[in-house]
Amino acid sequence: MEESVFEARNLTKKYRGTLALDHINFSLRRGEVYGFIGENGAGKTTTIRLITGLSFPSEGSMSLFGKSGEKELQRQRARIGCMVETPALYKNMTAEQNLEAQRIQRGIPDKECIRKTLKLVGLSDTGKKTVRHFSLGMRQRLGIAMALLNDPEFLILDEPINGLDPSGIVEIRELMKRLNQERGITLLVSSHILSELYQTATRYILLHKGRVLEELTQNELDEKCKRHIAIKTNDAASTAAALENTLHTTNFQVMPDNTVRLYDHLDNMEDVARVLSQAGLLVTGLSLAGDSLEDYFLHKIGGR
Ligand SMILES: Nc1ncnc2c1ncn2[C@@H]1O[C@H](COP(=O)(O)OP(=O)(O)OP(=O)(O)O)[C@@H](O)[C@H]1O
Repeated sequence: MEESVFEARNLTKKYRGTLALDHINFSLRRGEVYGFIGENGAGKTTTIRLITGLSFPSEGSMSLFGKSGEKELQRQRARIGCMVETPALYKNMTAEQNLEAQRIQRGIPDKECIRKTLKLVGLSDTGKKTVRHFSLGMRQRLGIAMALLNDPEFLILDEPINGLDPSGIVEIRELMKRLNQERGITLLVSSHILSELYQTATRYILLHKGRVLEELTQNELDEKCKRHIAIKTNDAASTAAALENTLHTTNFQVMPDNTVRLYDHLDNMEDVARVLSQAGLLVTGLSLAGDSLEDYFLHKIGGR
């Protein structure tokens, strides 16, 4: 049976005059890496604050590992790790000293967790180097290490790639993959930008103005972004027949709105137009379509 690590049911957060989250519903399945996408102010941080208990919902409810009710939620939060955008680190301390301070503060008993976590995030050999001399990527990895100290099953990273250079981005991506694939940790990773997460996420939740706009898997996203000729005619079934019988292709899809997406003959739009008109169809639209990931996101939120 699939277990959900988190579920939001009509989760709503109102600040004075602002509806930050508007009755959102979604659930996170164990073992997945979720890209939590939304532009500034979409409600990502608000959701994360509710999950981690830093703030409380105005309406609606949530469950963690199948358990709900504030007392039980608080207990389950021990199974979560969370890093917000810029981790609070002591710059004049080493990685190990920072983790030790965090361990004591959180009352985690086994000192051994520090060595293990440093290894996991690839900071074992930083020795006496203080955080002041760390690259931004190393600092982010140390921030993630802090969130990993309690050996969480569910890790939330709020904008972990913000401000990193390309090599820093790769470091964090690799780490996220390792945590998911080797440790089986479920991840919720927030970002403004879909393409940033594309290489790591297995599922996406698109948030816009406090609402869940869309939930989709990596495969569904790929499918939606695939380049194609979008054909609109007066008769989708006859269009499909003409493509099959005359152009000898079955590489197309009839969409729910009766548009036909043709995935080949992309360089031969004229042929396609001719075949359709010879079949007596009234062609009202014929265009090359397909989005980059960013285009897709902007398109979804109506930004173009
Ligand atoms: N403490 C607060 N008081 C009042 N309004 C708030 C507060 N926190 C957030 N908001 C508002 O709630 C909405 C959602 O904000 P939130 O920070 O959750 O968005 P976000 O998706 O995390 O954006 P960003 O990417 O900028 O962090 C915004 O309109 C924001 O101004």
